[in-house]
Amino acid sequence: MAAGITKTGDEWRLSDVIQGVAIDSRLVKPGYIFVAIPGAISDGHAFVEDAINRGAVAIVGEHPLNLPVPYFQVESSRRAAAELSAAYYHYPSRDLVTIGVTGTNGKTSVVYWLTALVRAGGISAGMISSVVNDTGNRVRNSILTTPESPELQRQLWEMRQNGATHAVVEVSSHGIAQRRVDEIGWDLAVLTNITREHLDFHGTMENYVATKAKLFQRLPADSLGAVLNADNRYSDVVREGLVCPVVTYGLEAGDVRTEILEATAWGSRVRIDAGQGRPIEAQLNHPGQYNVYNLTAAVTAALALGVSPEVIQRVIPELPGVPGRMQVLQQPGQPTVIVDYAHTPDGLTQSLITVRKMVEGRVWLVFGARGGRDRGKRPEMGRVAATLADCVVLTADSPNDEEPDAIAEAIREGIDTVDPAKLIKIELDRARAIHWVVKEAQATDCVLITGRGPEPYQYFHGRRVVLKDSDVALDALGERVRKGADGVGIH
Ligand SMILES: CC(=O)N[C@H]1[C@@H](OP(=O)(O)OP(=O)(O)OC[C@H]2O[C@@H](n3ccc(=O)[nH]c3=O)[C@H](O)[C@@H]2O)O[C@H](CO)[C@@H](O)[C@@H]1O[C@H](C)C(=O)N[C@@H](C)C(=O)N[C@H](CCC(=O)O)C(=O)O
Repeated sequence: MAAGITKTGDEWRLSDVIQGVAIDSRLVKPGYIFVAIPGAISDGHAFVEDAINRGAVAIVGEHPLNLPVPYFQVESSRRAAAELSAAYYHYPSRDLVTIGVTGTNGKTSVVYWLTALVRAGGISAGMISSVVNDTGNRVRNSILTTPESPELQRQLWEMRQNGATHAVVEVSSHGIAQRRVDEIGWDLAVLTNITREHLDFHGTMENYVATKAKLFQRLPADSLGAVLNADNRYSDVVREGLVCPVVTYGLEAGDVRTEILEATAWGSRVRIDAGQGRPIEAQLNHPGQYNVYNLTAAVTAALALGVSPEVIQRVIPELPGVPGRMQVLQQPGQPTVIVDYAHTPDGLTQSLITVRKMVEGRVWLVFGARGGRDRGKRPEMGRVAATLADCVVLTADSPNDEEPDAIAEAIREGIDTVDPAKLIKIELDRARAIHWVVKEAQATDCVLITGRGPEPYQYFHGRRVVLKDSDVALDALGERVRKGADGVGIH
């Protein structure tokens, strides 16, 4: 035993001397273990001294080091961080039924809706999502979609302390690749869909799909199993070699099949047939076919968790909206403004198709693309915009370390291949762009603002600027309705 740590196989034992685990030296407090991770920008090993100065009592890393405190050299620091974090919090996932939800689009909605369904079924569940983390009696805004392993294990521990029996966790491909979720013994995993995304990080679609598939490969034969989207072509790849039970869902195929009985611009009446007894029939008050898929995924998972069809049917009409996902800002006699998170070619396609059905007039699209992310998707998003929107205004998303005009130029290339006339304006100041479009649009038009959803900040070379799309849009609508307006409602 050194510094209160022993390791047997993959299992670490930590004595009470250890006060926490950190992978960022700036978060180290006296009594912590610091795990040095070789990163893409900097190398955590360079911050070992900083960690020791802040009170780290042991260091874990991948390089040979000679240190004044106990040092554990491991093959993978990320794996060790997950193991140590789980050990520090006494392996909380072992006492929880853990449900991982992954996929390119729709993860957050499925996490929100599945949590609502299981809670309605009398199950005490915590939720980790890209918007908020809710551990039962405490809700915090999220920083990452899937937190780093020390934070993730802490949240699971807190859920258990709060009496939760289940945890619904949004799992990003970064979370899987960076081994943040390594020490969770999953009981159920759900795939929404896979389309192009994050190729800057994963390199190829093959790698991206293979990373997502890892979540499902970890499900043992006696787990509740995998819930896969039968209508998404990558589900077959994910399914290969699985030893766990598999349930599929879809609109065209699947063990659980949903039929849209009636679709309006604002929602769909659906019949969900799980092949057992009477089908569930209910009104989903969220627009678009993609939300019917999200619902079917959540319902299939809820059924696997034992929630009754009667409860599911009762709750569907009340399912909550996710902040910044198709958030409609409306005022009589003014253009409809919708804030959405769509940030992939497929997500943008779904949003535009849905919005098109909601309004009689033109669809204005205001968007950009995040810096430091998959560059290849930018012209593709330009093509989608020019194909499905009437008027496009390009602006900055969160450029990070890239130049916003260069990002806009890459999107413009895609627009030009379809119809250059659709590009009405490039205004890189996002607030100004939103104000301008809201002023120009007619009452029957829709202004769709995509890419950032509920995110509160833009980042410019490390500088943080406060900007929430819905706040700016409300301001802009307020300007239009100032004369005699009695407020703009959020739906
Ligand atoms: C692009 C990417 O994957 N970045 C992740 C990566 O960063 P990196 O390789 O650049 O790490 P680095 O900054 O070089 O630092 C290396 C190590 O030194 C540490 N450090 C750094 C500075 C210091 O003073 N002290 C210190 O100890 C860092 O904490 C880190 O452990 O490794 C870090 C440690 O694991 C992650 O925190 C970081 O996520 C950043 C914050 C991030 O923005 N990630 C995004 C892309 C992400 O994960 N997104 C997904 C969802 C995506 C989606 O669905 O759209 C998510 O789950 O949120």
